Amino acid sequence: MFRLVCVNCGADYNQNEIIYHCPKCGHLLTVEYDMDTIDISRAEWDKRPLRLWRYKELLPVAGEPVSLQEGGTPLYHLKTIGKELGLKELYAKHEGMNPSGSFKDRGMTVGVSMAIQLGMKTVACASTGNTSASLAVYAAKAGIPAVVLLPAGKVALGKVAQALMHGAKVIAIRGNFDKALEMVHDLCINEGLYLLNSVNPYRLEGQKTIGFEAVDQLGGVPDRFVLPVGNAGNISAVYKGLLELQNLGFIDSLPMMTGIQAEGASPVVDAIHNKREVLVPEANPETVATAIRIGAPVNAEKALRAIRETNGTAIAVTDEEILAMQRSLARKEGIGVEPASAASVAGIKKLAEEGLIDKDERIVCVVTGHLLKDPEAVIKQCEPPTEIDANLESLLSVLR
Ligand SMILES: Cc1ncc(COP(=O)(O)O)c(C=O)c1O
Ligand SMILES: N[C@@H](CCOP(=O)(O)O)C(=O)O
Repeated sequence: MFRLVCVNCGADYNQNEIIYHCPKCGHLLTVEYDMDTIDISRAEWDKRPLRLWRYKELLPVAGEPVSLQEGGTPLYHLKTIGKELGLKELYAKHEGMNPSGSFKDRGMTVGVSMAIQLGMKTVACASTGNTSASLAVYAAKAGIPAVVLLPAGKVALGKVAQALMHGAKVIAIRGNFDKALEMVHDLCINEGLYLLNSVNPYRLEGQKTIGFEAVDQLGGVPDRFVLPVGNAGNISAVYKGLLELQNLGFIDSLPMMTGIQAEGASPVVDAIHNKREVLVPEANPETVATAIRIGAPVNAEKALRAIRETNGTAIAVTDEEILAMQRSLARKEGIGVEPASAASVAGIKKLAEEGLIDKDERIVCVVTGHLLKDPEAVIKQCEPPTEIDANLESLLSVLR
């Protein structure tokens, strides 16, 4: 049993209401379960395959979900990078290994399943790329139309390709992501489409399972959980999930939630460092990590709470630091991620080098999307292939 509850005034609403904000005060909603009715043990979960739907008792979907086997992503020990930084227990949870190549699939398997359960006919989102790719995939699986709004010219090629190929109606607006989100929100409210950005409380329910899996894979709670922050839904979701595990008595501590933003789009970092209650939006966000090129994160209230309540922190990294870490992950660990994803590990590098974290901490960095999402960012950083005549002599001459 669960209800929708306002994170600000605590007003509660029936689970079947199609609302994204509290009608009384306008703040975001969250899904609150009656923990006394949750009938599950850790031993029972452990018997099931490591996949998102292993945790179905803490998810809102009643029937058969719209699923492509999301979750169960690898948790890699970053031995080489960890050694360089003096961190023995540095891990990366590779969310790029989900069906569409990003963590958004966790949100969409739940969000699109809820759309069907609630009788919605069309789903929609604004996106810096991954949300649209994932929505297109899950809408295709469900057999319903999807409408996606993108900031024109600012979305990585692989993501646009996915949204187009999976059959979404793709619209590029002359404006940034924040404007696109405002527009799609109005569209959904006025025309009855189902909004599947992270203002949708059900979508975030799926994303909280990143934390569940990491705890299960490590056999305990990490000291620190590090995530790249854009619209700030993911860090909020992971924190919410871990709180639920604590309420159930499955874990007895919480990790320090740590958010990493790009310097050109870092309003959450600004709010943490300047102890602001309300975030000051960045009017013209800019970064090579287009996935987190967001100036007005809609989940800021939830994210600030997650960071503050766990004694976590937030830090900004430069585009150069992001790209350097993307290369390090690829070349020293064999892990291919898109630029925004490398931000989490680049942030930990900075915190370690500046002496701001304890080197004995057990740290999980979420790397959020696959390398192939943004081929242009890769090609720009690498030497082109060496072209030679098709004979052994030419081959040997370039290898010598
Ligand atoms: C690859 C990638 N990493 C990180 C993020 C940031 O996640 P959130 O918006 O939940 O903060 C996004 C999307 O926003 C993304 O697509
Ligand atoms: N990076 C996101 C931005 C939208 O965030 P959302 O979590 O609100 O959908 C994307 O991939 O579009």
